Amino acid sequence: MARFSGPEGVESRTAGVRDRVSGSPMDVNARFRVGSVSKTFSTVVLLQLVQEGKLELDTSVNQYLPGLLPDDRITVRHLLTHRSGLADYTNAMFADTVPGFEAVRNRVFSHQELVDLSLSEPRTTEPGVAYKYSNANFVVVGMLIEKLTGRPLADAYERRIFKPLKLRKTSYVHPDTRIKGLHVRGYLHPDAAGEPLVDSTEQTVSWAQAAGAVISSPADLNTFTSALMRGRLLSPAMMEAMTTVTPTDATNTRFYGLGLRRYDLSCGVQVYGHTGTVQGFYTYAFSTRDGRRSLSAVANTSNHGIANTALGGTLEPAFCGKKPV
Ligand SMILES: CC1(C)S[C@@H]2[C@H](NC(=O)CCCC[C@H](NC(=O)C[NH3+])C(=O)[O-])C(=O)N2[C@H]1C(=O)[O-]
Repeated sequence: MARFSGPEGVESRTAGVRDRVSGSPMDVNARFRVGSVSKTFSTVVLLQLVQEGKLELDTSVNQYLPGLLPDDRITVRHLLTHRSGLADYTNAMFADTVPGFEAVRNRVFSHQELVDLSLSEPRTTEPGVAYKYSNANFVVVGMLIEKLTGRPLADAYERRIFKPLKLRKTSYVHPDTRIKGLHVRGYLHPDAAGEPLVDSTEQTVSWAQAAGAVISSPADLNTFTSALMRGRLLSPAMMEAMTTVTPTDATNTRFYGLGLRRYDLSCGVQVYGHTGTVQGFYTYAFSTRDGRRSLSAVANTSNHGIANTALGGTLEPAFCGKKPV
């Protein structure tokens, strides 16, 4: 399903079902797991703490979490730009998609356990040298938020983003496995063709936490990315920092800033937001730089290239007015 909000109003599209057993149709008012779109929520909270003088972007993480990381050169900015070199433990964790998921779906990890999983693998780059995406970076961001606020991550999200923006369908309930209220069930594709889909809706998402455990809705994601781009959550200086990007691949159309992706579309429009992949759900949540146009799109499946490609194909029609392929 997809929801587009712009000066001309709101348009939404749905297809298929939100529950394969009941056959209930996809519903644009339903909630779902947003995966790494959570990283942008976490970044907003951390940058608010930077604004409040509680930490500095170019200071060593170990200054705030003494002894956590084996390299004092790793800074807060390195975490937010995926340039820390911390390995992404999910590559090994989910190498075998369904067994990997089943092994962790009800597990509750401590932050330290996840950091230790990352540190058990070689670093992927010298700090600051190259972009190497890693969930571990945002596990540490979650640790920083809890250390500097003295409160659970959920409180920071609620007080600093969900409540001020009235995101009534957005929540962070880790380690509760349920998606409360009207929601979409998610279906994980196994690696082997012909194997049955796995209903992956209920899980703790403890393997991700600040890197991927937020639950939201299409309208709330439109509101969030639009409000962010309109400067309702961060100062102009902090927005400048967040939207200062570097390329993430050779296409020169995909970029990453601070916990934020920028995609440059064929019509010259640049959109900012994040993508998300969590078992059973693919999500795109993007806005134009002025926040006037926003798209949120979700498929209730994952580990399925066709669905992911289809989601990626929503940006051009939404923001460039091109007919879907
Ligand atoms: C960079 C990404 C794509 S991966 C990263 C994070 N999601 C994960 O790390 C989960 C990976 C396993 C998901 C699982 N896949 C497998 O198990 C494959 N063996 C599936 O498809 O459900 C997220 O979300 N990010 C996406 C992002 O930022 O868009």
